[in-house]
Amino acid sequence: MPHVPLLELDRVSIRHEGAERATPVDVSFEVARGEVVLILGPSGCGKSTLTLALDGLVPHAVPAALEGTVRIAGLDTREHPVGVLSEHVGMVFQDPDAQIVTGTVLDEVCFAPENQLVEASEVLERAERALKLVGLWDRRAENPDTLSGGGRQRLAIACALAMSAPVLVLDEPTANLDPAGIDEVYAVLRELASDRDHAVVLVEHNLDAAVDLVDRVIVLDADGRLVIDGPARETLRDRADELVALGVWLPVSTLAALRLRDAGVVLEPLPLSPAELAAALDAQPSLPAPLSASSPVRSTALSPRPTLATGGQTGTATGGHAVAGEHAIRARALSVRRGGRRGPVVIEGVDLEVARADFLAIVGTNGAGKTSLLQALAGVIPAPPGTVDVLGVDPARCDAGERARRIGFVFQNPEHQFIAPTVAEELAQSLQLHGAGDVEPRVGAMLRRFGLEALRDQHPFLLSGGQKRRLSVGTALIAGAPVLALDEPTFGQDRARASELLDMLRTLNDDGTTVLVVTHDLQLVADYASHIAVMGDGRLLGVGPAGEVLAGPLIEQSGLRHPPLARATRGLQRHPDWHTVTRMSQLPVSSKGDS
Ligand SMILES: Nc1ncnc2c1ncn2[C@@H]1O[C@H](COP(=O)(O)OP(=O)(O)OP(=O)(O)O)[C@@H](O)[C@H]1O
Ligand SMILES: Nc1ncnc2c1ncn2[C@@H]1O[C@H](COP(=O)(O)OP(=O)(O)OP(=O)(O)O)[C@@H](O)[C@H]1O
Repeated sequence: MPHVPLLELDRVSIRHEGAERATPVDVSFEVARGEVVLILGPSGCGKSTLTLALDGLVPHAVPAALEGTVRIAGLDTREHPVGVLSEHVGMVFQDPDAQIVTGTVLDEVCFAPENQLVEASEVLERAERALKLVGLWDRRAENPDTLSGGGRQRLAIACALAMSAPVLVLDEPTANLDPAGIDEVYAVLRELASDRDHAVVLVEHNLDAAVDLVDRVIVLDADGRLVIDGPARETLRDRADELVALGVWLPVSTLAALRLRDAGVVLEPLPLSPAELAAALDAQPSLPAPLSASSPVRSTALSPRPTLATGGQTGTATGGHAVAGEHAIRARALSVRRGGRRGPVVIEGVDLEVARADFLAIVGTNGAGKTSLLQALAGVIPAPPGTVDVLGVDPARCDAGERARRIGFVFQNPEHQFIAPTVAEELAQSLQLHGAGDVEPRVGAMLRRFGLEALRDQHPFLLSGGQKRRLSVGTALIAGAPVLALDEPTFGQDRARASELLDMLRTLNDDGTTVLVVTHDLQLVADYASHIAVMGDGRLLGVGPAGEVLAGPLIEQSGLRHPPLARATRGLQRHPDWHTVTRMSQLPVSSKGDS
């Protein structure tokens, strides 16, 4: 039999209806059985769009013009319906909510194979296997809406696995997962890849997780053209500078090594993992002193701090600009139910004080209650009266306008907050809600800042994942509220955009804005936060200055893992400069990579 690739793209360009230009443009590649392919490229270059062509949603379901040819298992996607094509390709979308259609976790996983008329007993067998693999079997009777963000992501992966297709396409599958969840997903992918019978195509910003698994990387530039198609490890090493210039992520150990190289310390070969970085650093007798001086990291988080309070009190811990005792947010014995009065208690007995100008990261495993805590502190979900105080008012007792003047909020899923028909109006409405003047120039400045000028008249729902996220952060920032609460602000961002966004938050924070972020990215926490609150099972397990929490046992006790660079440099902790290395995932934003 002639060799038939599982996927075959020949000069593929895709233009969304209403979009000015095609992204991707003129892309050709093949994927064979046994391959694990990673697609990289800056935000908006067409990665998600490309994945939609890999199971026939483009051109059949998504209004977009397809040029060129896509063949799945030899079938031209133009000539075969999605139902037939989906027997060959399982998909996990960037937004897991986009694919949830039924009322229970189990029904959801059975839905697609049932539609493919798979025998009932086999459907159940596949569903059980898939749900056990992602750790959701015990929750099979629950409504998918009651799962946390990470829970819904696991469910989407289980659904794709239950289809038993030879190709699995995953768009940012681990963006909302805790370390255990990421390990589980990659263990499943590794198993699939090891039988050499499946192929996996991944869009993933978390290269630290992916680097051991992928064989090959395909890189698109900002225009959506294929610029690199090569073996994974060699490409990440040999073309690291090119990738940095494009603004895409590299493993944080690689980024740290590039920073060290700028300071005159050359590590050969370029490390791709914490273990490789550790080995390379071990061989270095000393690190250059100027590194600490030139590091953009604020020293506050590393300077001696009040001891970590594990009873849920911040004690006297304050941010760089805070006056002792002056709080931006205070919660006292905060308990919250979700899903109505009979719903489960998801936050219990939280006492927390966030000082003005703190940069607080709320971390914890999936379902720990991070989002619920952030939303209760911001008044997005009701907290019992008298338990929360934001700059002197109880968010439960004030109207939306008054709340918005105090606290800007960014949801985990940006679509939840869009209300206007265009990107520019979305920003303008946010300003008007605050009764602010100078609307047009401020909207223009924010659009430029977030690289959204060309999309000012686009409908917010039609943006790429990263663009949506930037718009949602923009609507929260534009009004200049003194407190910002952001749920996974860098989710789905390329490296250049993520650094830019975090640097902007840091500038605001330096100017006195109190910043609260929920995130799974502990490297980000190590690089930016002044304080960390660790949640577990609806309770506050501890809170304190970032340096102390990261150095202490709480991170691992709560089921998280230390950031990659901290792990890589643990053996170096005796070295006076070790901490500068642990905070080196931030590279300056390259002007070339600015898309
Ligand atoms: N509307 C709801 N009804 C019932 N339970 C809910 C509801 N929303 C969330 N929960 C439950 O509350 C718990 C905490 O959820 P939350 O979203 O706050 O966690 P999280 O730490 O932000 O998780 P993740 O990292 O996965 O986003 C979870 O067990 C979740 O299943
Ligand atoms: N439904 C749509 N209608 C019109 N334009 C769209 C639509 N979806 C995406 N686009 C545009 O197409 C381009 C490619 O989007 P896509 O989501 O494929 O990018 P991406 O590389 O996955 O980005 P990200 O990393 O930000 O998720 C973007 O400029 C986006 O604005």
